[in-house]
Amino acid sequence: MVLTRSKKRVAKSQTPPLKRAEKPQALALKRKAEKPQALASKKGGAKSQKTPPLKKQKKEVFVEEDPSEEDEEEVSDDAAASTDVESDDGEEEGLGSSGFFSDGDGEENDDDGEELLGDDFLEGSGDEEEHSGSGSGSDSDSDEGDIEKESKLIDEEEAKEEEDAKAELLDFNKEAGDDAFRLPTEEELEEEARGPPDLPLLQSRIKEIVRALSNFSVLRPNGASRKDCVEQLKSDIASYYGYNSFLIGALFELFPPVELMELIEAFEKQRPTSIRTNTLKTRRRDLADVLLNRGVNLDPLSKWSKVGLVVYDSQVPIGATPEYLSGFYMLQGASSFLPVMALAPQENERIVDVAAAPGGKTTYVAALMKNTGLIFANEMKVPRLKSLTANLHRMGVTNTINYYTCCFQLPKVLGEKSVDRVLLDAPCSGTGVISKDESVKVSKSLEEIKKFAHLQKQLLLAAIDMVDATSKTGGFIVYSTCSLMVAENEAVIDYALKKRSVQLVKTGLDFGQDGFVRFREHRFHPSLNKTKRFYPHVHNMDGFFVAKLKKMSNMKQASEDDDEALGTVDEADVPSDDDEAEAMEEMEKPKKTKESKEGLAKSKESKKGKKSKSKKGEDPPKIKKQRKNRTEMRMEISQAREEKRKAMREKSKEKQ
Ligand SMILES: C[S@@+](CC[C@H](N)C(=O)[O-])C[C@H]1O[C@@H](n2cnc3c(N)ncnc32)[C@H](O)[C@@H]1O
Repeated sequence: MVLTRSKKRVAKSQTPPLKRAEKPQALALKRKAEKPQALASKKGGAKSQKTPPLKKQKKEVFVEEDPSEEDEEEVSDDAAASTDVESDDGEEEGLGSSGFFSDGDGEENDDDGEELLGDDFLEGSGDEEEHSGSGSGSDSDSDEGDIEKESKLIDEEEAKEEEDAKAELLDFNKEAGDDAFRLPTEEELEEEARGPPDLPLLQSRIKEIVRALSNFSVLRPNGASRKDCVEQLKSDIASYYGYNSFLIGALFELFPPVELMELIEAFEKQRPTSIRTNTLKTRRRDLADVLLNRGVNLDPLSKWSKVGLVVYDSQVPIGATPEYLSGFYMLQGASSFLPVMALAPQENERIVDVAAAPGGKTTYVAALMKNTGLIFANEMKVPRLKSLTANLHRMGVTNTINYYTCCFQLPKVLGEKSVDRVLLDAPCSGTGVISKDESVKVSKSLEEIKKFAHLQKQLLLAAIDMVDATSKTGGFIVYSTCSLMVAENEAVIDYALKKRSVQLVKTGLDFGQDGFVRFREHRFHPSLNKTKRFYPHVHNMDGFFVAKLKKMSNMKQASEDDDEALGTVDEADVPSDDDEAEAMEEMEKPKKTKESKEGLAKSKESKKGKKSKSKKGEDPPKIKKQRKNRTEMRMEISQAREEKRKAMREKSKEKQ
């Protein structure tokens, strides 16, 4: 305890001199002149002046990965060659999001310094050394009385230091007078609301609030609570960057303010253009040579990929070169390599790509399989099927069968336990790819996230059911999204862990941040730390989530309960006026076939079940009863069908 207290004081006593040297206004002006990218790195610098060793070291603790850890299975060449990408892009300052729950929600204790210190074990040990060093040097042989005396003295010194720091801050605030940063009053906000957004004002206020929140006990604006600051910051970010309040709130739950700003700034810039060499047709070096000769300025993408190239600039349109048209490469974001590397497809396997269009990952899977084995590439949106087929042809992929069906039907079409691996690059909210699609800033809502989560859970169970747990080479499922939302990522995997006989294994990707095992009030299976999260501000790639599951047994644990459990997540009423709802409706179409009529009946039954559930709020015996009713109903349906068939047979006999 003494150690953490003392650390806090050291941090505090470091801050005022900085402030004295530069008044806030001067700082604000200085920051205004900085480029957005510089903001992130400067923040690192500012951090290191404010509470430097604490936060920085804490972040390092979180991103540290054990290089000795190995995947349970052999990983693809690419994955095996992986190294820490952070070391590449020099963005280590921005690594790690550690204060997920403390900083963002504004409900926390104002004294966040205490919290950070309390959690920071590495930092604690650093201080301990410092103290014990001075202690042992001065009185290692002294008796207990002396120690007590000494410790009292230290405490007194520290108390004085703290007093001084507070006094200094007061002095400074007095000095600063009207210049000291404060939150706007209600009247001022009303006044602001009357005109168009004052962008320079918003920008400087965002910076000041972020700064205040990062060292709140010292930089707290006059009389404001942490919650006031967070609320003002949310509102200012939403106005300045054009987000809806739902998404800003959701992102605040994921990142502490300083890191959130880094993420939001990263979303304002495009990620580097990258291409993937199609090893079915060429080698990376050869491709690079040809493109260089055409005036394309490029480099190998990173240490972790043997096939990626990053394009800095180009004198020719990179999506229309003869090499592109001949299928020598795919224009593909770096994050899209990752699920395929995690899948690590082997030659001669049977693999399903559940949501395949436009085929970026399917073509990579085919290349890793060297066009052997069989890939079932499924896509349920017809227009997207065309782009999938076009890409497969262009890239010279010959081991693929294209399907057009909803994934729920796939286990019926292909058979359960029928393949070695499945890739589910799931439809999602796209909250990790805002740089590519700015509309995400305003188009997402809680309802929509819930709806995606519901769909994703169903898709994942179907994906698992297709995999043969006894496959000699595989038995794996890779789940990925380009969403940052926990509901679409960790929560979906946690659900599958409960519903099927699967276990999380390492992705084989030796960078990225570990998935959450806890998030707000949620507690996930501890193995969720084997999943990986990738962020634009940390890894300079689109936001992505990757999880790899190993199917342990072909026995279903509770298939009959799948719908029940989904119903309890409060997702029965999904809005139907957007793309994905359309997709859900489309799912009904294939059910018109003979085989899938049963599916429709089941789905109707399950809807009935959900309705009655939400009306009544069931207890377990009722659920059991309902299940029994369903089984009886199914039996009745098949009996009725049998009778109908019989009648038809007899009719045709009579005719004959
Ligand atoms: C993230 S994208 C896939 C991108 C693709 N894997 C690639 O790398 O090029 C998700 C895809 O899932 C499709 N989709 C949506 N709902 C689906 C469903 N119920 N079953 C199968 N696919 C679905 C969407 O049309 C979309 O093409």
